[in-house]
Amino acid sequence: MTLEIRNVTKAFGGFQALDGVRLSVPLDSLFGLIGPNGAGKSTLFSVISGFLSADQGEITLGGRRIDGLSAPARARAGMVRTFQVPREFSHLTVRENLMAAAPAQTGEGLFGLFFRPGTVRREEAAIAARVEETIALLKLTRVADQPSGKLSGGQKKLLELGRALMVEPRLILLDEPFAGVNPVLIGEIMERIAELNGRGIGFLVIEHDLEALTRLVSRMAVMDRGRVLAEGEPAAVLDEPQVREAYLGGLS
Ligand SMILES: Nc1ncnc2c1ncn2[C@@H]1O[C@H](COP(=O)(O)OP(=O)(O)OP(=O)(O)O)[C@@H](O)[C@H]1O
Repeated sequence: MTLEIRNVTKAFGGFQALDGVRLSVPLDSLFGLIGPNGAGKSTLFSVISGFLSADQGEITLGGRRIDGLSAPARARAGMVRTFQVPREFSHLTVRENLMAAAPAQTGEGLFGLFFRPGTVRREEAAIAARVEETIALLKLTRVADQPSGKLSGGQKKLLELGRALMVEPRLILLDEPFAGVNPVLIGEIMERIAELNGRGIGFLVIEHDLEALTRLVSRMAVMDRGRVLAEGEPAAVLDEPQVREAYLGGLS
């Protein structure tokens, strides 16, 4: 089972941010996505997850065409993204944020509330159980009742990961999970990701910290100027002359 991206293009005005991207990501893998600033990585995430629509191309998830679906529908299909800057509700607690991230349920419509109260109660109980499981899994118990605005940068990234887990995804797209996080918490986030991957959840990870990323992933793709330059095992990919050239030209 794979996420398949075929010939995807996206322009902003006259600027071609994605220029015929092709990529195949196994749904149970730990897969990195790197490239110089402005290469198109975040734009690709937005197009895959449905926050932006592609101009051309095709995206399938486990064989099912998803590029015509809304972002919530893609999340229900099993794929969800996080953002470089976490988007939690800072006035809500960690626990409340996780609750709020659960997908829309029967009870949210009047029909469900009046005609299927039993189903609504069961769904609420299932969400509450999932919230507690996620808190335990991410080791956020100590801060579960704190307003999330008070969390450290690394804890916010863990909460962002937790919010993604609430939709029971098959594949999570992580946008710079280590940016602004201290080295100890980077290690913890990596452990949590590896653990979740052991439970069958796949990750596609954008990250500029190449040292951490190459320890985490088994494959990676490199983007430059809206295209995928290379793809394969991290050490081999980083050794390719065109990748070195793109980085020398783009990254400090
Ligand atoms: N909404 C937008 N409108 C106009 N241009 C945009 C928009 N979003 C992105 N771009 C441009 O598209 C290009 C790719 O941006 P993108 O954020 O995808 O790159 P990136 O590889 O994620 O970079 P970084 O590593 O710096 O986050 C950049 O030149 C950016 O300025």
